[in-house]
Amino acid sequence: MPADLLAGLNPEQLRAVTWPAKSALVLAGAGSGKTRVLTTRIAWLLSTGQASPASILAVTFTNKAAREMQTRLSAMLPVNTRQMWIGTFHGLCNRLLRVHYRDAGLPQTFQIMDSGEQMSAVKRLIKQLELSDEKFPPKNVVGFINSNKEAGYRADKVQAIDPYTRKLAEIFAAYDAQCQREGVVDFAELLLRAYELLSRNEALASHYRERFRHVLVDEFQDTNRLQYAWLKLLAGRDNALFAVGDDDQSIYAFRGAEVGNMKSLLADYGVEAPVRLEQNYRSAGNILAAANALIEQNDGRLGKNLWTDAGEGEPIRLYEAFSDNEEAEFVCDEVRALSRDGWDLSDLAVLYRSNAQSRALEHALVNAGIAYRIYGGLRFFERQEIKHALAYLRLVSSPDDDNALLRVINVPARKIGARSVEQLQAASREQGITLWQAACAGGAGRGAVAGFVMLIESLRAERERLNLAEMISLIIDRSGLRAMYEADRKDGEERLANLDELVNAATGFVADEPGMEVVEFLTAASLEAGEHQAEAGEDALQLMTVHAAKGLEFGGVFVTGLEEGLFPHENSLSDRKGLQEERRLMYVAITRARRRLYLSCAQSRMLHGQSRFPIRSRFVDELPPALIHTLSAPKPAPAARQAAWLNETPAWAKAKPAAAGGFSIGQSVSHAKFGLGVVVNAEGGGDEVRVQVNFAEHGLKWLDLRYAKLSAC
Ligand SMILES: Nc1ncnc2c1ncn2[C@@H]1O[C@H](COP(=O)(O)OP(=O)(O)OP(=O)(O)O)[C@@H](O)[C@H]1O
Ligand SMILES: [Mg+2]
Repeated sequence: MPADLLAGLNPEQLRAVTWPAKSALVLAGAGSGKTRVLTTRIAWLLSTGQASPASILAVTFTNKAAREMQTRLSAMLPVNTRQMWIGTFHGLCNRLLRVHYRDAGLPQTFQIMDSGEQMSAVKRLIKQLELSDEKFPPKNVVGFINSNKEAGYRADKVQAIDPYTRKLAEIFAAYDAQCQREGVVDFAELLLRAYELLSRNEALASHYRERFRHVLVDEFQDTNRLQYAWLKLLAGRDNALFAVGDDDQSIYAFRGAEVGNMKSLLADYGVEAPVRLEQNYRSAGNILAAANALIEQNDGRLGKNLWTDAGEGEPIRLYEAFSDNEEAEFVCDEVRALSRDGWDLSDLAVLYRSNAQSRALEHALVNAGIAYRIYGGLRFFERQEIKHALAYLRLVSSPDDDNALLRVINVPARKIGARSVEQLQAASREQGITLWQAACAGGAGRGAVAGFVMLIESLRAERERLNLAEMISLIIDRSGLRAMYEADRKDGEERLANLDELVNAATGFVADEPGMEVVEFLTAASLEAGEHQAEAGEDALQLMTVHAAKGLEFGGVFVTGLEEGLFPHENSLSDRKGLQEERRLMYVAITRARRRLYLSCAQSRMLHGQSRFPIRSRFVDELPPALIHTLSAPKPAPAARQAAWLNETPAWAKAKPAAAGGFSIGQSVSHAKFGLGVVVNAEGGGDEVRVQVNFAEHGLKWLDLRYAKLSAC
């Protein structure tokens, strides 16, 4: 065994790594080395000869984490990582279904739909069923289907007591039939199919149980019911299920994740007590103290105690900006200063609660000339031009894929109008055939459609002769995509560059199974597209949502937009459980930082086309003030405007001198934190009233009366 494999582990980590070949739960806070323990345990099992590579199945949170684990393992030991099954739940289920596609009732070339494609499939279905999309909003239908699948229910098992739910269950059944006909599976289906495959087929299940003696799971707190059931099928009674997780970082309850799985694991596998790791190796003392103080406000925790011997480090920096743009400029200024001090941009991350927040940040970064990468926005495989090219590739592989056909039947424009498509859809509905079959059956009558059929057939005819990269290249040329983008002066150039990049990606692609290049490439693309986590790349500032930052660490972290209604998110404000999940999200955000942590908020923000005047997030106020250094007071409004506001009665108030939420312009008020002031302006109505108060000590502030504790005096 390589001597240094276990060197440097603390006694608890050592205990977890060298745990006997039975089930265990490692329950520990952020940065305590859970992921490291999991990887080291695999290395230890292999190097001591207790396990062969083929007997290891490890579930990671992202494909990237899986690749990292494989790289680390190969660095630790000379081992063939291909024999191990390391991947995400989706990736592993896909692998299983590819091998046993027949038993799973799928075509060999089944394709995976990402969430955008699933949404269009549902929209199409609702239209086809002639239902109103107001009564059955596609988003809700998708939610209904996915949450049922994630709980392990098919349409016939849905508990439908009321007529509306019964109708939803009917749509669900029709959706599944449509997917089956077209040979496509959505993300939730991957899991459910793989689960059903093993639960129905005892011989197969026992084959895998014989094989995977060690099942290891990272981020176990975010597994849902179905995932845990799948793990249980694989691990059976006798194998070792080794799970690591942190209940305080459970941030996917909204998607059905169940922290309760941790307790179930203890009971189901007779694990006496979890192994606890208490030393944090990631963050400086102040950062850890802030994280601990914050998460203590949640109840129902499994409880843990994290400490570090790293020393206090720097104070946490807090900046309250006047506006979102000014917040973004602040981030740019700091990043520039840090970069001058020798920090790598890639060691800095800017986190936010919602994707929409990146707009102001991006704008400022572009102006400042700071290189950045953004995640959670459109990733490579989600870009329009890539989707178009891949849709053609799908049709080459399986022409019955209706989604793919609809995407490109008239892209580039080839005079196939909505009417022709509707005719195809009607034929498909009436005869129970796919659109492709309908298009082929149409014969010479439909010139443009026949042309499209010939195009796809001509591409299919080249399958044997061309390799994957050549095929994609041919598609781009022959389909007319290249010509279309060459004519596009606006962003054609960038799109063509992306298409070339797609050919490059295909050139380096090696399939597991000969002859399956196209299918495996498409699968890899779908799985990557469904994931929203950062990739290592050039030296660039990392921008991402807090969800996407899970499991990662950076030297310096900016947590932005710390405002009530944004973080915590407005959907969670009135819901205790939701608020606690938001707090865990904040805990995840804080604990990504090693050395430096910035918190920021803005007094006004444009979001979804509306100006908002939020107040500071309660999460900032839940941190011990002694740990925080406030960088500067918010910039007051320009003097002239301020004077005008104070001296003139605003038009709004003149026209409508009535009270706003119980307050009137000119009234003296007091606020718990800001002290005494005078109401100078108001806007909104109903429950959403905001007033602007000129505070004696803190200057002008907009307060939302739903949250601000303001009293008359
Ligand atoms: N014994 C140790 N000695 C030195 N560094 C360690 C030790 N254990 C872990 N680390 C380092 O601490 C950091 C955090 O480890 P790791 O990412 O495994 O924690 P984690 O518990 O998985 O965190 P998270 O909950 O955020 O996923 C990593 O940089 C890791 O290399
Ligand atoms: Mg981890």
